[in-house]
Amino acid sequence: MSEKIRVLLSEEEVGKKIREIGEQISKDYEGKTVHLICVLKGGVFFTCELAKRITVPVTMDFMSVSSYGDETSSSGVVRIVKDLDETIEGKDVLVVEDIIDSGRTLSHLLEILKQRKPNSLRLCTLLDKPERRVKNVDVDYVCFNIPDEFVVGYGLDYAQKYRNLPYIGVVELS
Ligand SMILES: O=P(O)(O)OC[C@H]1O[C@H](OP(=O)(O)OP(=O)(O)O)[C@H](O)[C@@H]1O
Ligand code: HPA
Ligand SMILES: [Mg+2]
Repeated sequence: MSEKIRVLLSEEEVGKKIREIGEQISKDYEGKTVHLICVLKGGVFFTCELAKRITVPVTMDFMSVSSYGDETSSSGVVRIVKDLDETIEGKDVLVVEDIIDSGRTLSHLLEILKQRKPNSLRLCTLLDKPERRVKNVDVDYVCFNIPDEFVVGYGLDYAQKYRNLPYIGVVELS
């Protein structure tokens, strides 16, 4: 089986929207330092591009999580594969993700982070697939709502490939 990639959001569209969201975040966090938490691996490209568009002081940390349990009865529990290096207590935390799909990863991750007493905790995602939601997640900043299609690029993978595409594409199997 081979796969083709159809462009859903071009590099220009994605870049423009990230600049806009970066401006909005800079306004909302005026006078503060925003502590970005990148959710590895998917969030890495978006986090880097977004960080460059934020004009208030930025600090960054990285976390890696993995879902476990079998596909049909996923409990939504996520295991921390790599934890943050620094405490988030008292910080203005902005979690940065590539996509919210079922919502399982982020609903669980946000619960974990809340317990660590940040001053504020918000979520920014490049893509949101609201049709697929199983767990409710409050998302503060969304670049694009997309239909229920499997997407790659800008950090998103298909079998670990295509993360490096500079645009968002839909995988078409043939
Ligand atoms: O809303 P959900 O249904 O939980 O899906 C979204 C999560 O799934 C993907 O990560 P994945 O666990 O595949 O790991 P990766 O980021 O390393 O690719 C994506 O990057 C999100 O983190
Ligand atoms: O559409 C997607 N593409 C890649 N990874 C994902 N993880 C959840 N949804 C997706
Ligand atoms: Mg991920």
